[in-house]
Amino acid sequence: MADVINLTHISVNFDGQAAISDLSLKVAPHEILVLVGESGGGKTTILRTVSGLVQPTNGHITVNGLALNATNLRQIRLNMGYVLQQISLFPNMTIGQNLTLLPEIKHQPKKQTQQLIQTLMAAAQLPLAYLSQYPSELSGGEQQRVGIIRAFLGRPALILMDEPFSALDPVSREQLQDLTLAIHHRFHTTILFVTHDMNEALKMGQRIGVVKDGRILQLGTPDDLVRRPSDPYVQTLFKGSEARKTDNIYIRRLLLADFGQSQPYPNLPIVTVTGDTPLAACYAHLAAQQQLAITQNGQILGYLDGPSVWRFLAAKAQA
Ligand SMILES: Nc1ncnc2c1ncn2[C@@H]1O[C@H](COP(=O)(O)OP(=O)(O)OP(=O)(O)O)[C@@H](O)[C@H]1O
Repeated sequence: MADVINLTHISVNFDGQAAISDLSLKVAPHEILVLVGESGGGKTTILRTVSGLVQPTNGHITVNGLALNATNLRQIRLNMGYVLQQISLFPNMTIGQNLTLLPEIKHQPKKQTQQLIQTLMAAAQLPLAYLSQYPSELSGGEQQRVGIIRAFLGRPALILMDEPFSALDPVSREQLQDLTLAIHHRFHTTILFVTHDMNEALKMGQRIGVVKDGRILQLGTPDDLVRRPSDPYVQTLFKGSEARKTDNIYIRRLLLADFGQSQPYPNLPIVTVTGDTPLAACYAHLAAQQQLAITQNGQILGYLDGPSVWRFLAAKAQA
């Protein structure tokens, strides 16, 4: 299948200063690719270039196989969802009107849209009574949930998310991350996600690109970045060398440190391993999007998925 985003040798200058320098990046169908890095590195500019808001000085962009240019821009944008840090619901429309706007423009069948709204509102733990209320009547976290539902509801090929949860408290943030992953699991919509938070990157990204000074220093799986950093900056961000020392610890220690959970993760294939299996022996399963059921004397002690292990490695390295 063709790449959803293909940036080829993109450069962007602002007032003669390079914000993006000769950057190439491909985002494959169905994947969640996270761009992570410090402020000012160029993450938002990459996103704005993909959405056509910023014109590259050099280079070529295709989105869903179409060259990004003035002729194709409307068609490309109709097939793109956005979730930004600042909540962007229309204040003078009800939640229901906000949600149905794009599906109506795209002539999606009404009945199907209503069914999807009900399913997604339930997944987001939002009462259906909210559909007739206005955004100002909901909390910030609730409005952002609606923003996520709205982005998926138009069934776009691509969703751009720019620091979508940065303004929220840690609990809401975690809930919205889980909601996004759950809806992604259902629709497999390609997502390009920007954050400056390493833990968020490790949780959300199937691949992660580390952005600094307008370049991608390393692009790889969470496992690659934590355990095989190719650059000192990446190593500092993810403290990979420290993490390597933890490879031999027994997997059940992660459960004792509360990184797993007592119930299986929904929709991930389960591989059973004993509690005294070294962490290093589990990476291949986790990288293949399997979850581990940890057993001792034939009893299941708990479950671990890839993101919980990457979080453990990052936390251990920073301790
Ligand atoms: N419209 C603009 N005009 C001039 N300079 C800009 C503009 N947009 C971005 N820049 C500059 O480009 C560089 C990259 O900015 P960008 O916002 O893409 O970084 P970022 O990694 O997303 O940072 P943050 O996490 O703070 O949003 C910065 O030096 C910024 O000042």
